[in-house]
Amino acid sequence: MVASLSHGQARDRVADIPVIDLAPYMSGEPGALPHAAKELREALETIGFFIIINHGVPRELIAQTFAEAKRFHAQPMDVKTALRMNEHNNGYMAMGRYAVWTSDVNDNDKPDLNEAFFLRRERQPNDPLLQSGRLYVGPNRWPENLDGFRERVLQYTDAMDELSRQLMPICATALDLPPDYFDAAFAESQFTFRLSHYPPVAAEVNQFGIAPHTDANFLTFLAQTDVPGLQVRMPDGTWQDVPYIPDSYAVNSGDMMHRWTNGRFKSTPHRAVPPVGSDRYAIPFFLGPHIDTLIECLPTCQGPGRPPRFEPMTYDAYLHWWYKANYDASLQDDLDDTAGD
Ligand SMILES: O=C(O)CCC(=O)C(=O)O
Ligand SMILES: [Fe+2]
Repeated sequence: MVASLSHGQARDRVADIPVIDLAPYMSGEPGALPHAAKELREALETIGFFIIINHGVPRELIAQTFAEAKRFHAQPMDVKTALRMNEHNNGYMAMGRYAVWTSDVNDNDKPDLNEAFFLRRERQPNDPLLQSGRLYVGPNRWPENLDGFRERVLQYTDAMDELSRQLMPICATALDLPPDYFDAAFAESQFTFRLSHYPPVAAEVNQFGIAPHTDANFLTFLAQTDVPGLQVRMPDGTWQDVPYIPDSYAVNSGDMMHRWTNGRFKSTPHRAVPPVGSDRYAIPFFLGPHIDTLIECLPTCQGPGRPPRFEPMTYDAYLHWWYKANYDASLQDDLDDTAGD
């Protein structure tokens, strides 16, 4: 479905998913920050998903990134499996081995029908976190034979990291916090970037392109294409296709946002169904705070009769639990042997 928005006629919802036009905020219009914050608060308190338009990420850069996703997955299987995920979950994830098994949303008992390439913030060799050897900080795994892949992908993650920083004052204001409240936590964000390929294959019963799940991180940015697949569980329990608006992002809040806000902002279940008749590519950017950030009930999300519901926990501790339970890289240790099967 194509929901086109003619110039000057931006609708504020499509198919019950709020649309936030960032143009006034991005151009610094007076009053734009509290206005966008109110829209974001309403969206995350009710649906947990919204769509942003006029976000400033160039359409050519988004198209170029999809082209790189396609180029990566078009490589021979033995080249991809040689880049299989390391212990930081960076690298290639083969199809048919993983799903979010810990999901409360659905009894995910079949592996997902997508293959993906993962990376995180690219760190210089002398980066203290990289040198610490801690899990999930890197290093990334890069294909050596795909000319320009690394540079182009990093151009995109840089743009997304910048967009994330621009949106932090909106998130803070939405929670009645000072606009710079989240700035320190996101100055060196912990993000994951995923280049997914969903082939048009038949799913078994209770099998999906990606099974119903919530995201572990803070906010996820999903650049939209005209190949449908992404579905959101609406408050009434029905699954709704995310409508396609050209040049938009679907944005959802994840488990970290949910815990930090004492459950005030949702971490909404979503899933993707396999495409029909053509391949589908997705390039979700999963934004999280610095891994040492303590996720502890925000001051404006607690009060008399509203005690903190979740134990304080670092983002790092949450990631350890989540990855081990859902995307344990050792599940691919045999991949070299099966390459080309
Ligand atoms: O393919 C999509 O549109 C959504 C993917 C997703 O939810 C995820 O990778 O966490
Ligand atoms: Fe997701």
